[in-house]
Amino acid sequence: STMGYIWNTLYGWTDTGSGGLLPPSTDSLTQPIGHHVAHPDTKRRMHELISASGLIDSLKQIDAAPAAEADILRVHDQSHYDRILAESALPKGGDAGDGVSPFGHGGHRIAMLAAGGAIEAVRTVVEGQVSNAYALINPPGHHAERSTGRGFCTFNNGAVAAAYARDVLGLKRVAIVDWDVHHGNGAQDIFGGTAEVLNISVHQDRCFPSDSGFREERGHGEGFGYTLNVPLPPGGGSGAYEYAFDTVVLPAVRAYKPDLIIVASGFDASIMDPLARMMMRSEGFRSLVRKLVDLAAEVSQGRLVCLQEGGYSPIYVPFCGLAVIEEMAGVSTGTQDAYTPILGAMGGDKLLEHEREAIDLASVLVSDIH
Ligand SMILES: O=C(CCC1CCCC1)NO
Ligand SMILES: [Zn+2]
Repeated sequence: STMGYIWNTLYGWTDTGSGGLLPPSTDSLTQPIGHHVAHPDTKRRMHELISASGLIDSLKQIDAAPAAEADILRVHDQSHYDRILAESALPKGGDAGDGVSPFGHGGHRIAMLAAGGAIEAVRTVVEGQVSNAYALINPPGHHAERSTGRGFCTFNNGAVAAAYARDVLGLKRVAIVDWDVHHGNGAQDIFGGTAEVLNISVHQDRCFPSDSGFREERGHGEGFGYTLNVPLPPGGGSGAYEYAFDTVVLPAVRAYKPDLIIVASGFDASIMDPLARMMMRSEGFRSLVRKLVDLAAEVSQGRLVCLQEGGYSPIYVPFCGLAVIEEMAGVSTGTQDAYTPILGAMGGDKLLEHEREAIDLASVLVSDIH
């Protein structure tokens, strides 16, 4: 049946301030600039390509509804929720929690709509209204921990959706596959003690947060073995990612047999991204989601939900997103990634020995998943 798609105009209205990454300062001589790396235009442009390519006509558009406070409190402390609500009421807004994640006045409303979009995507897939879904939500969520936001993330949209699937939709097991280039520390913090969520993160080693995402971090108590980190050396492209998926991610999810697969779908592993040093292109992301579509058909009745996370190249994120959504919908619009001839010449597609070695060290972790 038809694939679900979520976008909302307000996702394009987040206020990331006048800094580029850090706020402007005459002390540190960090100049103001038109667009912060996390400016919402990048994700709005992705939505525009989904529309202009005609792909949107093959999708069932799902309306995002704001999450309820109770939905957030399944995975976040009351104190975190209350602080975001309070700072959102300030004239200039506030910060998600780490001092480099600004949001504007009313940012709480957009963050609730992002979490609510994740919930709606999961609900419509689990209820069988759509075959699978892509929620182009903003602000992102995968760095947000139980008691704080981090890395541009206010509430952990993926964790909110996974907890909703378990507690409200009655699912027993949810797998989160995080291919955002940065470590999915949020789900690790929130679900590290339970086996009811398998949390897998494939990320550039020590990129962000620089002190987490190591193979040794495996969860605790009943959750031991159900956090799986696959750190990759910088410079990896489709060769490294496809090998990581074939030898670690797919076997782990196959062993876990989840009722639902949620993807933390960031495109900042792309060769054009300013916030990491990997070399993925749109075809590489297409190949990864192809693997997950086939895996979902095998283990989770096709239930697969992608939630937008990072991705900071306004030029290239749209083409990565188009490739992923085309593949999930089983639709080809005939749109070629115009950048492939140029970017494809730069390398990254070949699996290198040091990448293979790093990934082989993680594949042994799969044996503890039952
Ligand atoms: O895309 C992101 C944000 C990473 C940045 C947060 C501050 C510096 C790096 N996380 O997935
Ligand atoms: Zn990221």
